[in-house]
Amino acid sequence: MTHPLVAPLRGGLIVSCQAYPGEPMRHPETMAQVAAAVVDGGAVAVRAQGLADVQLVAGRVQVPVIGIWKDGDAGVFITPTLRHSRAVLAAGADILALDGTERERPDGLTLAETVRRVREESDAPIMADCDTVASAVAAAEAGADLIGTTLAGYTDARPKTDGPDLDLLAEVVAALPGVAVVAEGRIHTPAQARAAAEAGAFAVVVGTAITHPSTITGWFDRALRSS
Ligand SMILES: CC(=O)N[C@H](C=O)[C@@H](O)[C@H](O)[C@H](O)COP(=O)(O)O
Repeated sequence: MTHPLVAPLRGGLIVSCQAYPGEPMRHPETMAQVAAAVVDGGAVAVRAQGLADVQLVAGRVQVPVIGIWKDGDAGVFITPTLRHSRAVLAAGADILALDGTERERPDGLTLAETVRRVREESDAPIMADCDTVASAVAAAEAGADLIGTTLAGYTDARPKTDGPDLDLLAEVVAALPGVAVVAEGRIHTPAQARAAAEAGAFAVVVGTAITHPSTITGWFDRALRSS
């Protein structure tokens, strides 16, 4: 059965509100304002990174907050361990998102063990950020409530497509009937979001194209300069 916090997200837009280390918008208050703005625009949930952001965003918006804690930027870095998972939930995340790949995790636990241990302490839904069909199937078997294509193209398993990896999305949807498969990663236009929904995504996550002005500005700048 779909978790009661997850069911209302069906067909909706989830917006990831993140700024990266050293960037001008890297401040929890800024991200909380961005989160409130995207909820005004229709986001059914927001995704926030880091304990301070998760805490402030969760206090600011009425929609569910998908919390992650990125530790580093290589290997397994999205909520990589049980300790990070516990901290994200303690910070107030409604939904815990974590690395859902089959790579070895820094604390030596498997994804299934991590999910089992989190479940002993929390009823929060869990989103697994996957990179392949195999990792998606394993994450669903481990009991994840949401399966994201978040890490497609960010591990060695698949090439990084220019836009969203709709082929992987369609394969995961076919492999996991009835499971909430979330399209995430490099969705840059409303048409791509629509295509992801039509490929069977339960919900669609957009980050950069809505909440990362430096990147968006670069797109326009390059278009003006290219001959
Ligand atoms: C690979 C990785 O670290 N992905 C992160 C996961 O939280 C974020 O940096 C992305 O912005 C997010 O997944 C949304 O994707 P996009 O910004 O492409 O719409």
